[in-house]
Amino acid sequence: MKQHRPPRAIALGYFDGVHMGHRALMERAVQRAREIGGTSAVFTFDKHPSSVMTGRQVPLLTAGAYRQDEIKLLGGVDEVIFGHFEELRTMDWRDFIHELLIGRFGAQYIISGHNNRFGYMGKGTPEGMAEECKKAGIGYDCIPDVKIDGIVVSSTYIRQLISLGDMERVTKFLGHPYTITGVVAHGRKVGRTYGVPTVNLPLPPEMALPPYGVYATRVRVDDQVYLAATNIGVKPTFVDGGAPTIEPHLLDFSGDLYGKLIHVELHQFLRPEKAFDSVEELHAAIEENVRQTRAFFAKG
Ligand SMILES: Cc1cc2nc3c(=O)[nH]c(=O)nc-3n(C[C@H](O)[C@H](O)[C@H](O)COP(=O)(O)O)c2cc1C
Ligand SMILES: Nc1ncnc2c1ncn2[C@@H]1O[C@H](COP(=O)(O)OP(=O)(O)O)[C@@H](O)[C@H]1O
Repeated sequence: MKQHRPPRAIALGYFDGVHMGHRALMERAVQRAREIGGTSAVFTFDKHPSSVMTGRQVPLLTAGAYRQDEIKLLGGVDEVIFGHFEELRTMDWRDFIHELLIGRFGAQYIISGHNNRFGYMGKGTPEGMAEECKKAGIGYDCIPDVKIDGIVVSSTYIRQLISLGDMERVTKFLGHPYTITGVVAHGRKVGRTYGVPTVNLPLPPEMALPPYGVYATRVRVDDQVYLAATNIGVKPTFVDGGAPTIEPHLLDFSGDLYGKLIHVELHQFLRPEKAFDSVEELHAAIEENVRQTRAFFAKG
């Protein structure tokens, strides 16, 4: 067999959201890579498997454009390998292991969850994987479900929590706050006229959408972190319809952020979005939301 240098410890999965269960797999890949003197990697797909299989887009917890960065940052792995799901879904599961993972990517260790399925029609099981890896003389770890409060951590459960606006519980299950990333666009330049400039971000349409409303958030931009009171919605006080946006008002900040890549961490739902009768009432509500945001982060 051709020896790859360095060998890889490869964790398998889509890793949407990079939650606590995903992290258990990746931590194991990092540990195994260290043991074999190799590199740690994730093998994932370019498209969400159930979105392709069902023809319905699953709302995602990580925007497509930032998946590689998030997986590396949160999972701590050296590499992210993307396979084309449309091509691989027809591959026999044994070929997937021997030809692709071992032959092409030099897997010396494979790590998967206990309910993962592999290859054409999902015919490969962890039991089959264990047998094939043994035959090939490489290691295989099957990781049991991670549970929090007796509940199995899953992207599906976290999506439900997001749709309820239960961001504190989302943070607990993800292991990090739900984060929407994007490039600052120009808005209508109205915010600044009443002293509340906001950073306008279009909501990535593929992502899970929390309820319209105001959130206590933290915004990361360059190497700085700011507290922010953030509105998600369609601004019914001003606008009739239109695509939803996410708009943080950064506390204790003034400057120009147009064109910057920013990360908005949603920590707590404060109130639903509302059509106010006047700008004065909206302004008073925003001031209250700023106080609530400071109070949330002050309690740590
Ligand atoms: C903390 C916060 C809460 C807000 N709440 C609402 C709201 O409930 N209803 C609404 O119509 N607009 C709300 N807005 C205002 C709009 O989202 C937006 O900031 C304003 O229309 C200025 O738009 P511009 O950035 O396009 O100039 C809120 C803004 C902030 C910063
Ligand atoms: N504290 C702040 N929070 C958010 N944006 C700020 C802040 N201070 C200055 N800005 C800048 O002002 C812009 C927002 O002003 P605003 O009048 O709301 O215009 P727009 O409608 O284009 O968002 C932001 O994109 C950013 O460049």
